[in-house]
Amino acid sequence: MALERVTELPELPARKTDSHKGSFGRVLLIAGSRGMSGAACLSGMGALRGGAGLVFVAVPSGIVSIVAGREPSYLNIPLPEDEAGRLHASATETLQDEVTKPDVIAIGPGCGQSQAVTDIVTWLYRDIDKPLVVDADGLNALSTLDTLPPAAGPRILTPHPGEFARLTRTDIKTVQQAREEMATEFAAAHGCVVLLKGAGTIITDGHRVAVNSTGNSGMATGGSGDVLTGLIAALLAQGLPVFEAAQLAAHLHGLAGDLAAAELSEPGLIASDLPRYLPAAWLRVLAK
Ligand SMILES: NC(=O)C1=CN([C@@H]2O[C@H](COP(=O)(O)OP(=O)(O)OC[C@H]3O[C@@H](n4cnc5c(N)ncnc54)[C@H](O)[C@@H]3O)[C@@H](O)[C@H]2O)[C@@H](O)CC1
Ligand SMILES: Nc1ncnc2c1ncn2[C@@H]1O[C@H](COP(=O)(O)OP(=O)(O)O)[C@@H](O)[C@H]1O
Ligand SMILES: [Mg+2]
Repeated sequence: MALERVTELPELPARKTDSHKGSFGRVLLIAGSRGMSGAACLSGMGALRGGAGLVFVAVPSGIVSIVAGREPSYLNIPLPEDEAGRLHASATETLQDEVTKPDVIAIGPGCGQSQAVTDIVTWLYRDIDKPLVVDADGLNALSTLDTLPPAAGPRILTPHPGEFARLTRTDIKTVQQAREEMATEFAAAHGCVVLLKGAGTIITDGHRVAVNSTGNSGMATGGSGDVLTGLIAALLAQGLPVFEAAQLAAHLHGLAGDLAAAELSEPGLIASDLPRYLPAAWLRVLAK
């Protein structure tokens, strides 16, 4: 079947004047570990500035005060942690209840790698029917499996070329030489949306493909992708389907980066600037 090239940006459903926070969805982010609390904070900011009604940030208990102290708008969920400050296997028990509440779940930024993280990611992917965004260590977890489990619901995978090379058991050079073909093939084979990062981010569901035109090398700075994870989740929570949410999020994220770089320079841009410039990016997108 021929691949459809998508160039039009999707629109967010209109915000009704009598809407309330329940109208814009609940996002559950499972992120962070000792030493990587920032990843959870940045994803949370992406989700808040993306317009989600409620953002729950679930992190290992040892870093919950750091995350909560960073941004009062988060709802915080402390999870049991192992000796290294990553999720403990028993976190599944808390999560069994927590995953019933949100509209959308995202997992991975800063989680670190362990058998417990792999088991939790695999369980969410295979058994939970809500839309799920898998990034960073969530992708590393999936890469350790013999094969991707069948998806219980809509899935968006957001690898950078290094993560995609791990998922497809190849190297970064091979990925970069065939970005579109490899992303499309993977998405079609596994029934998911792939957002392959880097200059000219590719978004595909295996039938449609979009190439993002916003963004700059100032965004090649730790934590930029964590913001995108939360932003995608927020757009899903507001009702966009998976391909459209990934496409619009990539556009807004890159536009925030371009607006930030215009004032701060590319070298001077840091990841936490992206949520600060997201409102300006929204204004541009909504004005069209
Ligand atoms: N503040 C924080 O707490 C942060 C935590 N982070 C976490 O750190 C962990 C490790 O993630 P990393 O992504 O740093 O490490 P990885 O080892 O997964 O990937 C980094 C490598 O991937 C390759 N790569 C990435 N983008 C590329 C591109 N566009 N073109 C070619 N090659 C590319 C490069 O070789 C790069 O050195 C994750 O859990 C992540 O979420 C990072 O997100 C950075 C910020
Ligand atoms: N040269 C570039 N041009 C456009 N976008 C870029 C460039 N470098 C990085 N980005 C964007 O920045 C983000 C980096 O994500 P990622 O590698 O996951 O970072 P981190 O894990 O540190 O948060 C991606 O959205 C990527 O597309
Ligand atoms: Mg990343």
